[in-house]
Amino acid sequence: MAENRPRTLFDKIWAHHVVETLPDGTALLYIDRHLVHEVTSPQAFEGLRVAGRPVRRPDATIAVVDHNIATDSSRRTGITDPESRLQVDTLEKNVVEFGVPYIPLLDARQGIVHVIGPEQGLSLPGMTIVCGDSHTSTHGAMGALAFGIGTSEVEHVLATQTLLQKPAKNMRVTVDGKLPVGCTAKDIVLAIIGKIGTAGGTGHVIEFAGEAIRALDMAGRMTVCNMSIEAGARAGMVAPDQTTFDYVKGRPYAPKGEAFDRAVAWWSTLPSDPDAVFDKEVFLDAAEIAPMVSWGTSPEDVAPITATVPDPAEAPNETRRAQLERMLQYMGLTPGQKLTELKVDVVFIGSCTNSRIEDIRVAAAIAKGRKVADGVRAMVVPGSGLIKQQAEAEGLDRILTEAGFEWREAGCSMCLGMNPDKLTPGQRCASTSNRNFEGRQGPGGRTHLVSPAMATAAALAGHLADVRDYQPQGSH
Ligand SMILES: CC(C)[C@H](C(=O)O)[C@@H](O)C(=O)O
Ligand code: SF4
Repeated sequence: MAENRPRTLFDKIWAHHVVETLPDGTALLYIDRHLVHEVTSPQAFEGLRVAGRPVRRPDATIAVVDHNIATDSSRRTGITDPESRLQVDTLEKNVVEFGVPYIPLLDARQGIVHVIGPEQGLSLPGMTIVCGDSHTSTHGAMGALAFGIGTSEVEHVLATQTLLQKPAKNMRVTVDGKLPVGCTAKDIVLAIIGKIGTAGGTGHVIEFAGEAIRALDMAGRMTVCNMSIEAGARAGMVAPDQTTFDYVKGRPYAPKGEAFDRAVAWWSTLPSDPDAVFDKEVFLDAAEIAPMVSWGTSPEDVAPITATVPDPAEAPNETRRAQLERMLQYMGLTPGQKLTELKVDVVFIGSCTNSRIEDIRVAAAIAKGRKVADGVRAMVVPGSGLIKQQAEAEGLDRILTEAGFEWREAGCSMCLGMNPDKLTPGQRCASTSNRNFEGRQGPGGRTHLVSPAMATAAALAGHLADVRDYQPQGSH
């Protein structure tokens, strides 16, 4: 019987949210949580206004500003760029008009939408979570089905709390074994994308499984799920377990008391059945992963830090050769050059991939008692105001500023060129963000995707560096 076939985590959450399935398999899904930011919501609210419709479930919706805001003290005096200012002002008007809960810019809880969802307990296991933003996949780390939607879908969810979706295929990426010293969740996900490519997950929802994924804390799982979108997947997820439940417990919007126990009982039924069948399976041995760095302009163009810049002459075909030549030219690289020889101008530790307290602790542990190299601009941008407070309570800001890092306010910052934090043409940046397309961090900017540990090592060395040469000092 079809009903009794073994099911995946994705199958279970999907089935739980189907309102109606159409003959072609497309389903109307109930959406539990809708996160809203200033970039993709203006036309959606405008659509409601024109149609005279209210927001169906303001209580399931929450809005925050993150992309267009400054991350220095100028955020207190207003946004100067007219386009950025318009987006933020428009959101602030819309949340009032439509009664949507809003976390204002100067509220301590403000931050990157994908950081504050889990932090506030708004993103919970078993939920369907959407946001007009591709990195909504981050929330899949909670054991939720979380994916990005377009502006017209934002309007649909605001109006109906439902969404039309074609079913995705199931893919499992199993990472067994133990991660070597110096490697983190970021290296796992860069290694995965290096292996399967940016189209490797197309049409699939990826469940990340295996010993090395289980061993990750929630921050690490969020880093991995965050970048599943860079592998082409519709979403990424990790089955909820005790690590998840411990993380959720006590968060502001999480269920409390008996309701929490009941929720855990249900969440515990969600992991994929042992004999569930996946449409696609990929296996990695964590022990073979090394600290990774991207050298090209696509997240699949990664290599261990010990590698050299590839030679287009050795490309398997003409198309790839031309592509490599273009990348090397844009990135200012010479074939055969050691990656550790590449001098960096800027180091950016932040973004919804790597701006949580765990990331900042790693950076501070490595930076402690050391100095940022001359001529390098290094910045740490916490993912939320609460993370910033926590880091300050732990004295991490002092360690970092004494080492020469800038200590900033929460926001998307230099992850994308939509606010004052931008690279200038030709600048080379070791960045903990998730995208390295041409111009992503500012026109002409050159991005190397790395972990927070590797970014810190690059800041201290003044060039891309192997974090295994920069282990924390003075630790026992
Ligand atoms: C601005 C927003 C729509 C965009 C996204 O969807 O991901 C941004 O967050 C990004 O990371 O490129
Ligand atoms: S931090 Fe970067 S990837 Fe994340 S939502 Fe902001 S712009 Fe997008």
